[in-house]
Amino acid sequence: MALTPLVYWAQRHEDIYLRVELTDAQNIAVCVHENTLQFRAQGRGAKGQNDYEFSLAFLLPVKPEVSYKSTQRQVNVTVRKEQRGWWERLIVQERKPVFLAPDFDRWLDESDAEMEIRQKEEKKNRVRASRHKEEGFVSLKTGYLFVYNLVQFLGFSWIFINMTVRLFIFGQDSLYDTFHTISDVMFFCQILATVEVLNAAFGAVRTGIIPPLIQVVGRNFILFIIFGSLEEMHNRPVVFFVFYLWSTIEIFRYPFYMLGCFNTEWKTLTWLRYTVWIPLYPLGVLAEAVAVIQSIPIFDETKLFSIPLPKSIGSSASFSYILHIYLILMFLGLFINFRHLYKQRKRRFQTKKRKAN
Ligand SMILES: CCCCCCCCCCCCC[C@@H](O)CC(=O)SCCNC(=O)CCNC(=O)[C@H](O)C(C)(C)COP(=O)(O)OP(=O)(O)OC[C@H]1O[C@@H](n2cnc3c(N)ncnc32)[C@H](O)[C@@H]1OP(=O)(O)O
Repeated sequence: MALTPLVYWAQRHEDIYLRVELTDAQNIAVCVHENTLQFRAQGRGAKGQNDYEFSLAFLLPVKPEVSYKSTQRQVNVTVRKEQRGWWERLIVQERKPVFLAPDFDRWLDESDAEMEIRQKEEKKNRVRASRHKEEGFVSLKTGYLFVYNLVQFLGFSWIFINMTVRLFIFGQDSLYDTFHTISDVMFFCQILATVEVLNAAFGAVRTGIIPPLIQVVGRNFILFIIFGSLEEMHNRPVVFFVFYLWSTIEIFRYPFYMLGCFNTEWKTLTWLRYTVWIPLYPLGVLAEAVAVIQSIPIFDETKLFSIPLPKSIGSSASFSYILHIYLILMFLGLFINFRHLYKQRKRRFQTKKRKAN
């Protein structure tokens, strides 16, 4: 004959919770029929291993669907009230059956339950508000990055197209006046590029700060110190090669970032962004090194930026000493960024391959 397990109950405005004291319950059958809950299971209760069962005729209508979860120690049953509200007792019968008792672990009186609902709602509202704020911030960041990348893309495209067209029209002659025709836009783009260091520093993009710092400091050194401050360098063909190599990568890199802002990609563009640098980077550093070497006699002659020294040592040290050190730093910078870009390339293509599998 089936025994009756101990049953503990608690309520909320919308639910009834029952905790049936049965360990390792098996063959559980729970249903609500004509507003009465029928429970049957095998398990270890107060009177040992046995068949256990009980039924409860609820005080007010409940929904026929019941959910339950069996743990090693008990069976938790949840019944939904047909109408939201607080019941003065659980069952129709006024006298409480002996197997039924309040579940003090979950027990709340009506006002506490209301408070719980209010707290839950407040938490939900807080989560919703912070999500809205986050979404607002994300879209602001995306908009800012998109505009930044667009401006750089337009700038470098103008440089690249202008130089290419001039090369076709004027041939070799175009190599000698690159600085005069291009430098203003290049100054603008390269000053703006310092933003990339800030983006990395403030976490606007997922990358380290060192690679963009090397890139921005390296290029601006060449642009402002070597080319900008020495008129003698303005008509040298090396300006053409440096500017052309810089802008070639950027016409792929910036549109790649622009698509990335909308979580989109165009496979060919991704491939170009993570491949074209392989020949361009060493060539770029080589062209920059040629520019530095060509500038050394000019700095020596003009004494521009020479470092004043105490009279006992000599009158001044030529800036070319700094340039010799810079030449070494350049190859160190090349090594760091080449390795960084190689890792980025591997990460990108490996992830893609894994995703495709
Ligand atoms: C400490 C100071 C020392 C100074 C020493 C000076 C030494 C000088 C050495 C000089 C060497 C420089 C030579 C150089 O000037 C020569 C040339 O440029 S030659 C031409 C060829 N050049 C190139 O190919 C390099 C081009 N540049 C770059 O690739 C980047 O500038 C670089 C910083 C090198 C690498 O970029 P990054 O680390 O950002 O890698 P990723 O592009 O893969 O981006 C990583 C993730 O961030 C997202 N991201 C990055 N930027 C943006 C952006 N603007 N908008 C949106 N998203 C961005 C990107 O999408 C990646 O995200 P995810 O991984 O999720 O896709």
